[in-house]
Amino acid sequence: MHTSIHYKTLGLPHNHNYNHPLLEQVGFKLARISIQHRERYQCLSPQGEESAELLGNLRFSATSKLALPQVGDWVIVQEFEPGQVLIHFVLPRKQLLKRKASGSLNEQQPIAANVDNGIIVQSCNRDLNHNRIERYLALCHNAQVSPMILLNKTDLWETEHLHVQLDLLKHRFPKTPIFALSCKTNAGLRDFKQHLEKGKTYCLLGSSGVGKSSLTNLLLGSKKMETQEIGSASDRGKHKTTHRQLHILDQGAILIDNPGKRELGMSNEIAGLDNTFDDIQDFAKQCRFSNCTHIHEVDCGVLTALANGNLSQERYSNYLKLFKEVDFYAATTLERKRKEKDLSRLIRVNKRKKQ
Ligand SMILES: Nc1nc2c(ncn2[C@@H]2O[C@H](COP(=O)(O)OP(=O)(O)OP(=O)(O)O)[C@@H](O)[C@H]2O)c(=O)[nH]1
Ligand SMILES: [Zn+2]
Repeated sequence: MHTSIHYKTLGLPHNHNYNHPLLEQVGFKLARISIQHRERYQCLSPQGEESAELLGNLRFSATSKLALPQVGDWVIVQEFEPGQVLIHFVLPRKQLLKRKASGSLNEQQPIAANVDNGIIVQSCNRDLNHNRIERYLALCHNAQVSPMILLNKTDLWETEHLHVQLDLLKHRFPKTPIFALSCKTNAGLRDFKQHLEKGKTYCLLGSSGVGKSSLTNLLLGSKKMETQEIGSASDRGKHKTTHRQLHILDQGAILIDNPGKRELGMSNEIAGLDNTFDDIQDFAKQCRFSNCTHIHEVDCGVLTALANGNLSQERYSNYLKLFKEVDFYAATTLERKRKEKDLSRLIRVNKRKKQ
């Protein structure tokens, strides 16, 4: 149980205007959602962590998922049993980080509410992908959340290579703060921590495997033990959450962990595809354009390999097919139409070539 949580510690802005009439009634209070399961929530208030349920009314009147409480939301709750509260009202959000839901064209999937900064975590391997970072930046900018880029696993690269890559990142994203660290050696960790401000809410973003859980554990510091003990029976002492969680860090910043495979839909699968088709990734290093789609660009390393027989037509088609499926969800309707046109043109051209 947390003993000394104040609203300020939970990130409540001192100039908030949450003056709801319900708050004047006995048994009602403000709380912040820290965990969301399907129908059940956990929330934090000066009374500590309590489990919360949604008032039926609120559930039925919600017109979309976005209207339901999300991790990071401020809500008005009513105490009905020790450690148990009912959520009556979701207070207006400062921001809501969201992405396009995979499998649906226009549906939005919420990520977290009232986030000040998005931490875009990438790792040092050849999947480091500027275009993917750009998508996360767009996601942050759409929600008016300030982004920062965090390059993890710096231990995997030679210093010289790391500096070259960092320079490239700085060149491409001159307005975004960029940090580099290793969760393995802790190099760079202290500097990064110093930039996390007390009372501000940060949300981790990034594909599966870039080290978000490792980072969360390091940042949790003394609280890490607590997490590990709870998890030790089921997952061998490794903190491995499967749901989003809001944590209060030792130095006072608030961190929303964002684990799970599909949190950002396509990006995880792109990482997977990059690994599956690493020969194609190698050819792609010769492409003139860093955002080459390997479909119609001049000086494309992949198309060159295809032309001179180093890459089979079958493997190439398969790559495009899978990539198309993945990218389908990422693209806007317009973008998608353009891509489909490109693809069908490509298929026609290739058919003609074969005849
Ligand atoms: N070499 C090296 N490995 C790391 C570093 N940070 C994390 N890893 C490893 O990378 C793997 C993935 O780390 P996680 O922290 O589980 O990654 P994640 O982003 O939380 O992944 P999901 O939980 O699937 O979203 C683990 O095997 C970690 O031990 C690092 O700085 N250097
Ligand atoms: Zn190419």
